[in-house]
Amino acid sequence: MSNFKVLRDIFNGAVKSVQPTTIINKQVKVLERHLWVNNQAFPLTKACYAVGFGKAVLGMALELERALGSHLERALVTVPKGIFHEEQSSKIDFIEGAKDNLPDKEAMEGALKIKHLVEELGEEDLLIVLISGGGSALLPLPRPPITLEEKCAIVKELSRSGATIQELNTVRQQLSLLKGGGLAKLAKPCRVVSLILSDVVNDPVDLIASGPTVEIGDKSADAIEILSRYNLYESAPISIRSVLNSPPESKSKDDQFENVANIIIGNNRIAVEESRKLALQNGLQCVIVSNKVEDTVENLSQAYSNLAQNILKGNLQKIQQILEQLPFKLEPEAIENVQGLCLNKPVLLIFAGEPTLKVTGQGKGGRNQQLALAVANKLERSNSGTVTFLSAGTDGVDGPTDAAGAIVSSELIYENAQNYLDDNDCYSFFEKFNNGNCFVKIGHTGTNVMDLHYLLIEPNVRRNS
Ligand SMILES: Nc1ncnc2c1ncn2[C@@H]1O[C@H](COP(=O)(O)OP(=O)(O)OP(=O)(O)O)[C@@H](O)[C@H]1O
Ligand SMILES: O=C(O)[C@H](O)CO
Repeated sequence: MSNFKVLRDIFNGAVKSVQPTTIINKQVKVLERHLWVNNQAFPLTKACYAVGFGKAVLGMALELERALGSHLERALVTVPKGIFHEEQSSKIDFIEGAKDNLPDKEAMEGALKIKHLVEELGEEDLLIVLISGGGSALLPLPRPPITLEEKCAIVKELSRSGATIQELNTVRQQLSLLKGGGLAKLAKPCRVVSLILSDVVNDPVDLIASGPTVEIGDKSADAIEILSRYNLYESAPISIRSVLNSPPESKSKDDQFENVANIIIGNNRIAVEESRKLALQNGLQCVIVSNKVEDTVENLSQAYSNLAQNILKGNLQKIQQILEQLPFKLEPEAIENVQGLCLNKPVLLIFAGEPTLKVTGQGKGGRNQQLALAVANKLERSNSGTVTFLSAGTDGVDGPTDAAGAIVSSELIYENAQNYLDDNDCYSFFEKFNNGNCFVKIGHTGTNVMDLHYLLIEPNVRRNS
């Protein structure tokens, strides 16, 4: 299907635009014994060290090494299992861990090594912390007496219960020694500069990778409330409950963060702008509707399919209503821009962000495959035109699968889709469907700026405009 190719090409181009090497190269410079980031200068007086964790830090670290040259003394970064290829560096130690984005022994060993490295640093040293999405799973160091298994199990349960990243990371911060500012505290007295590639809506530095260099204070009451909301507090291991109820010893507010700078160096805005540029080059009309999508997969699939069907019908009033009811912030003038489109010609609507999904079934899948199949299942075949929809994660990994997401069309018939949706088994569905051609599979991309959703609407009956 030619539409599939167009959307896949746009997605691949968008992912390329957020490669960490490009972002670091643009944002980080070394001039006259200073490290420059976004017009802020940090003196390189003595030795410079780097640590990092997340799906994008492999490329970030290699590019940082190129920029720093002999200023870099040593770096230690933890990267997802499966991402590592042939990269060579005499100064950077890469540790692979967190298979399927879950904390494991390897990631914890990496976290311990990072802890030891930063504890050794002195006042004159500069520590650069490379942070990207997926960093939470790659920097696990549970507060004693919590074990890694206990922490991993509760985070997995919370994620499958449909918790938002805000909820998930508020809990993680309280259960971990390095999250929620813990890493920066241990690095004191050295100066700390965190370079952060955002994978959370609105770029909250305290939540991305659970904010290891951001002061967050004591949020144990919030964590208890969140676990209770998902019925996970009462059944939580005693170790977790005792940590959440213990007095916040080192959690007091002080001047420990005065030498810490947290800087966002990129986010999904870059990817949506690139998507738009590529769509225009492909002759499509295009509107970026929102890069702050946060809703359930079910609600979103309903909104997207309604939107597409009403665009095909040219029903402007209904289109406005659907857009106004979306529970997240839209781009300025998104509604006017959609209504200003020529609805007799193909239109691409771009959305980006991170939906949530409560996983109740036993199957295999991810939220992007679930969203794509749910949209397909709701689309009616129509004489007025075709709808094509792509949903995929820019990290190349959707849940515990080897697909980034999926692409669907109103021209195909999705028999039995509801059963697979109910069992959260969309990977199995797409494996059998259309010879597997509806998967978006690109492997680990080495970056991560949340998910992209492309809704392409092509009328085939020309209406009078
Ligand atoms: N069988 C399944 N079907 C659909 N979604 C699933 C299934 N199993 C897990 N998920 C979803 O996968 C998501 C977790 O996947 P993953 O850890 O890759 O998320 P992520 O947000 O990309 O991670 P990060 O933000 O740390 O980069 C959760 O939203 C969870 O609900
Ligand atoms: O690692 C994490 O916590 C998530 O990807 C959000 O940054």
